[in-house]
Amino acid sequence: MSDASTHAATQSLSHAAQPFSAMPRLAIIVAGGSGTRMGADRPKQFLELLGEPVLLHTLRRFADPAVGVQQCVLVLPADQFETWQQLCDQFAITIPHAVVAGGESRWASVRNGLGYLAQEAQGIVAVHDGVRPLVPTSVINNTYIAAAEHGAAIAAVPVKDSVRGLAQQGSYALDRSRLRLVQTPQCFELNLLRQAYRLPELPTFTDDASVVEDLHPIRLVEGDYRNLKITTPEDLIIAEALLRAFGSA
Ligand SMILES: Nc1ccn([C@@H]2O[C@H](COP(=O)(O)OP(=O)(O)OP(=O)(O)O)[C@@H](O)[C@H]2O)c(=O)n1
Ligand SMILES: C[C@](O)(CO)[C@H](O)COP(=O)(O)O
Repeated sequence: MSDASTHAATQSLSHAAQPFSAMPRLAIIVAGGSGTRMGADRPKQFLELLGEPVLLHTLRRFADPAVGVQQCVLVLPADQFETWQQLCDQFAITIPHAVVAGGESRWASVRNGLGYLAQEAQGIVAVHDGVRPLVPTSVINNTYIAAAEHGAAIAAVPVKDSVRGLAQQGSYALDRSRLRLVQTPQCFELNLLRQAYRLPELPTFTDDASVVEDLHPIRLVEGDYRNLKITTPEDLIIAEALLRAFGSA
């Protein structure tokens, strides 16, 4: 990180010293993907979990008054607006949110979501995968609070399994105590996230922390093993079991 970019990031974060309660909370829920690994007849965010779309479960978590989000932007594939409108009618979804068209990659979808937020908007913005419907309210709150204090904070959990790296020939053991599995929400001071998303996309960007980290250190917040990302068919079964057992945590 160059001194100039550090300085710019620090300057843009000057108001982050306010108490977290004074920082408006914004959310971008990215659901612009097509769900190729799920292999279903529609994008996985529209599949049902206990009779309701995955995306409705996720939206509800962010609409919880205990979280206090002021503005929620939902990013959808451009060709799925009508599907979502039908689901809103069918499930009588009244949670206020704006709908924005996604892009070719998660990065492009987040950038489009950010572009929707007014230039004069300020506060802490959470980016959350639409396909993480089980995120506990406490994880959302703790990530917002940490970002208000530190500028950038993401949820992550320790690795439970042994892990090996691949070498040209064979493989080698990795020290799992030094690894974390990254989740969402990933929360940032809004101007910092905007600054990061003005830079060109790199193939190494797999989440928002990887986009921001050259500009600003990332604080890790304790995530939750229930906060799984629905990616392949067995995840739906696990998510339903977790929902039955824990409801909205
Ligand atoms: N162009 C994209 C790609 C992904 N996402 C969102 O980013 C989150 C995490 O992505 P992933 O699980 O990879 O979703 P898909 O891209 O839909 O799945 P796959 O990679 O299996 O096609 C999801 O909520 C997904 O909808 C997005 O908004 N825009
Ligand atoms: C953002 C994320 O959910 C953190 O684990 C993940 O990186 C998304 O990855 P994917 O490649 O889009 O599945």
